[in-house]
Amino acid sequence: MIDNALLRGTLRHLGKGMVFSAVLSCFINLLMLIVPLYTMQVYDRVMTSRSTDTLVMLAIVAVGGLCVYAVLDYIRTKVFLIMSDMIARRLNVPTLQAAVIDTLHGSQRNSTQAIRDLNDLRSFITGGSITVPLEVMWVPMFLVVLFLLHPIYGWLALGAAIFLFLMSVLTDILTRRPLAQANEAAARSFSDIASTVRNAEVIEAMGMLPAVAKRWERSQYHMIDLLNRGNTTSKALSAASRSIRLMLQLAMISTACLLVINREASPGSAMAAGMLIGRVLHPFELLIDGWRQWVFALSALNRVRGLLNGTKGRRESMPLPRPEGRLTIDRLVYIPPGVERPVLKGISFSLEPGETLGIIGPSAAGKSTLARLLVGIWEPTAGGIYLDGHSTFLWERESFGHSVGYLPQNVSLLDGTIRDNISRMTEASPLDVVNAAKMADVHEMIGRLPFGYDTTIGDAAYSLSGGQRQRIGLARALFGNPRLLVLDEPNSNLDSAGEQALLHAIAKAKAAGTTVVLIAHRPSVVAAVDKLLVLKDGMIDQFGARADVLKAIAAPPGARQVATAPNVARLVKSEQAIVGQAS
Ligand SMILES: Nc1ncnc2c1ncn2[C@@H]1O[C@H](COP(=O)(O)OP(=O)(O)OP(=O)(O)O)[C@@H](O)[C@H]1O
Repeated sequence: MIDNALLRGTLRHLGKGMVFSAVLSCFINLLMLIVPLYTMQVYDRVMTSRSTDTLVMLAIVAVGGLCVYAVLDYIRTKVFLIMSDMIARRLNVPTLQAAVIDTLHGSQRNSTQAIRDLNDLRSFITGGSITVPLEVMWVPMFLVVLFLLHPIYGWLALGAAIFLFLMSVLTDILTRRPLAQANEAAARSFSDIASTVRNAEVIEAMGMLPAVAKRWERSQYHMIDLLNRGNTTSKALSAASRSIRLMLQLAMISTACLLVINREASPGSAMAAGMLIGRVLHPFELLIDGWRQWVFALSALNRVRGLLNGTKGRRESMPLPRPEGRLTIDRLVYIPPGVERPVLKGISFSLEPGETLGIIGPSAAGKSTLARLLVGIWEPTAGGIYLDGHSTFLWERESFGHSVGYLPQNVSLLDGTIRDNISRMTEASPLDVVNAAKMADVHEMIGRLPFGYDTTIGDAAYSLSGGQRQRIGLARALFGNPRLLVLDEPNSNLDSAGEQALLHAIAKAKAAGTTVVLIAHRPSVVAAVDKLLVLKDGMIDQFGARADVLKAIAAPPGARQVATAPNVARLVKSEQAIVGQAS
């Protein structure tokens, strides 16, 4: 599990922060007694004794206490800022990594939502609602003071507090479900927008916008409906509780007045009681208002936790030295998660450093799946892929990336400049970037772009053609002279000049000792390879020297025999046995 310990550690620190804030809140609430007690002393003591010295002394003590109050309140705010900062520092990168891995594993979960959830959590911690339970916790202290002033004050305040607490419980029961559902619906709605924007061209070209907008509008209405249902209930109960609180305060003042008339309490204590009941009831009023934020924050935390706990990121942490490029595929089986039928059914072959292999085969034969497994994106279900004897899946990613180049079928360049993309978003030396560009034969093409290597590419920036993107992707794959180069249909968008450049690049990589695996539909580029592998329905149909395989393919089915290939029939038999074991 990815960073499970890190998440646990962060939650532990947040818990400690909450405990520290609770202790601070205790002193802050104690200091809040200053004003009511000061008022009581002024009315009952200073006014009767007419002593200005006592008044000055009381004022000095009260002002001193209020200064301490300000300092403690500031420290508590600072603790919340530190907690919010800790979430960003400790969880942002692991959450992004988990979101990427989760997406690689084809999860249905909306991974990017977790990043937004982290920001929401940070806003919650620095907002006011987080302190509400801490305020509620110290309410008994004010109740004790009220009981000491007069038991009737105490009982009245206790009854009022219980009544408002029950109202907040009722609010929770009535709003938790619709608000949580609204939150989930809002997350889905954001993901719909992201997908719509990503596919803007297709939507516009085929006039899909009204239909897409209608679908989105429906989900939006559903979300607003749920939100309104939760909010209406919570706002109605909140308004009711506010006016009930004011009525209870009036009841307290009237009771105090009666006690003063009957000489059972002093006027000063009556004033203090009026203030203290406000302190007792105020947190409960906030509790109703803050419930929504708590519900949202907890569901955001649960989503982040679900993503971090549910994402497998099993890799080694020790960087490995640069390999020579010896590639061994040993009885490789791959069954995608949640699927029963294997896509690759026991593939075995090996390549020596500097050898070039072309993989051909019909659509859905498993070529791209094999490419992804070769570069360690997915984990083999059984068997393994080894580069210089070490599993490409387990290999620590950064050191693996330094030795491997990969050009996927969908090139996917990142937002940034051409230089950023070729250098794989590192601060690489210009010489290395230019070398990779020259090797891919794109140096001159880049020179003709508006800002050369500084041209920004990405969604809102300079739009490259499909062929240009593919060739920049090739330069990125060639950056750093990789020991293993995996190219998945690198010529799908290339014209004949582009294909020639690709053949030169492969020849240069081979001359530099790079092991090259090239997946192709068009036979033109496999002319550059030493060996050919024909993949059919997830199994090796032919493997051997290029000329032999091409001859075997051309021969009638019954006469097929590749001299240099392993005995295919025996291999397929053993592969099928492995598939049986794996499934
Ligand atoms: N994550 C996955 N979950 C389920 N099925 C998958 C997954 N990945 C691949 N497949 C299935 O595996 C088969 C092989 O897919 P793959 O993309 O490897 O084929 P291919 O040989 O590269 O095809 P093409 O030449 O059309 O690109 C397909 O039937 C595909 O649906």
